[in-house]
Amino acid sequence: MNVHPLFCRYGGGDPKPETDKSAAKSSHLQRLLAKIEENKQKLEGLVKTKKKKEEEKLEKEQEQSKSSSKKVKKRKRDQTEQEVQDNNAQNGGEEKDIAGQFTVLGDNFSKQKKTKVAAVLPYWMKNPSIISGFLKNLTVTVHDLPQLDKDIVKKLEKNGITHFFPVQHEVIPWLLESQSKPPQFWARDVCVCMPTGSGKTLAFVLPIVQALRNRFIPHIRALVVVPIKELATQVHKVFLDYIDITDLRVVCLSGAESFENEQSQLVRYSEVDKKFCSCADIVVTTAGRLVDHLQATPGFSLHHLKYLVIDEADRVIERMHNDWLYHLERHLISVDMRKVPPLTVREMAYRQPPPQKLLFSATLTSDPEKLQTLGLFRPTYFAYESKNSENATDESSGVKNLTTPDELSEYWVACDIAMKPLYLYHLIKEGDWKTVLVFVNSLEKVHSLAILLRFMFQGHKNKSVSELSSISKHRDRCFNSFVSGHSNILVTTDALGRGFDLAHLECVISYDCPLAPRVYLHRAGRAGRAGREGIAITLVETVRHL
Ligand SMILES: Nc1ncnc2c1ncn2[C@@H]1O[C@H](COP(=O)(O)OP(=O)(O)OP(=O)(O)O)[C@@H](O)[C@H]1O
Repeated sequence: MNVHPLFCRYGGGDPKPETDKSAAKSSHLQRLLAKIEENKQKLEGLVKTKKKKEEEKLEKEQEQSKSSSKKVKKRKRDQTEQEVQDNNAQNGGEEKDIAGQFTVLGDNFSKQKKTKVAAVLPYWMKNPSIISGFLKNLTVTVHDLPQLDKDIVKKLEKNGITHFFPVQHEVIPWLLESQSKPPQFWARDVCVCMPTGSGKTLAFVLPIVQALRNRFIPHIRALVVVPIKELATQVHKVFLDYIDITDLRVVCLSGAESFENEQSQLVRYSEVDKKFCSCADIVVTTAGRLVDHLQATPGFSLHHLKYLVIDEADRVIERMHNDWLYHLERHLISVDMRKVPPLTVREMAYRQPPPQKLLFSATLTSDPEKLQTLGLFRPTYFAYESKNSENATDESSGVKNLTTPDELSEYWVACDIAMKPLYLYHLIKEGDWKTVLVFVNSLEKVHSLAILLRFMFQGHKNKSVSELSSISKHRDRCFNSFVSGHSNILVTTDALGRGFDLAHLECVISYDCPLAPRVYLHRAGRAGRAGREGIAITLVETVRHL
């Protein structure tokens, strides 16, 4: 076989004189090589002229306007990128270009770096009214708020409250004042973000009770929406405590009672007037139960609603149970109360104002998109002063400055997954706390861990274990036994991680690591409340720890 032409083609050695047989083939190859060289030169020429043209264009643009300098830079960058691409093509993909000379559309675009769009916070959120989150050395006594009725002050003292917490002495007067203006000055909505256990509940209960106490005809004028049944019962109790000095009526819709029972507490049919009359002034409800009543309770009307309180607002917004807000708005719109009507003087003077929305949470989202779903009217934002500048931020929810109360001592323990139950047993046994709340991440684990703990603490005095199961009957019984102090260890999921307030709770243990910083904050915040000391311990599996 004559390998010489091939040898020549791949650049090895001096060409030898061609033999007769291979003469035709070798001349054909040479023609091909010459053509390749010609194409290459053509391509280089094209690139050069293109570059030249672009440079000229750039110079012209620079002369024409200085303000377009950004554009020019971008083009230069594109140009250099193009050059790199061209070089690459010439070096590595020479054959490809020569053969095809294709331009891949959008290729350049996909290689460009995508610039990150910075979130733009609305003005009201960027400029909050800052409140101290410190619950020690309180200075404002319950007598220091002249706007507050004497009866309410007396009631506070009777309940052992002598001083207001910071959130209370800032938000209560503000709310009372906002409702005292003439009807054309619609009350602005309020967002309050304060740490766990800082007394947010009283900050909305007291102004509502005071504002409604002189009403003549009962109508539902305040609606409080909370995420879970236990929290609804808790807030209901606080209202009950403060309305006994008035003739207001508060109803709790949470599923704790039968649907028919709840209906009978809400409305009654008047044979004299031949219409339904409201029996309640204030309704505390879970989102799901609210939708049920909106759809199935005849005469249930929120047309006189003045206050819409959303406690644990970020959770309620996140889990729009049964689209409760949609159903509520549809109900309100039916009496000509649009979310945000055009703001003309006439409009504001003659139209019934929309309910004032009050949002409360320890981790209120600062994601404008999420808040937009609520259609807030000229909101005011109360946030707490955070001492630690390096506080965690929950990117997923847009919650910033996550801090736990100062009175809370926080620990974490690294342990092997197989040893976790023993660690838990040891901690509870040695800690000897009166009450312990144990958090896990799933309902199945609640049950299995409760069984295990019961087995471990068999024969131990003052160590009785209960669990917050999914079965309603058991759930109520176990929860009540823990609240009343009959059992002192409660295993639960994050269902009880928010809002739950138990004065004698000393320790919170996260048996499973919380899945997000704000989840941790709410769990840990069940202890160390209202200026009391508390402990939060997290068991971290060694694998995660590493
Ligand atoms: N001024 C006060 N003085 C003493 N105790 C108070 C005062 N205000 C509220 N408390 C008590 O503080 C505890 C926590 O209050 P509350 O449940 O309102 O906190 P929170 O801010 O809503 O917490 P979370 O964010 O966890 O729901 C309650 O037991 C309440 O009775």
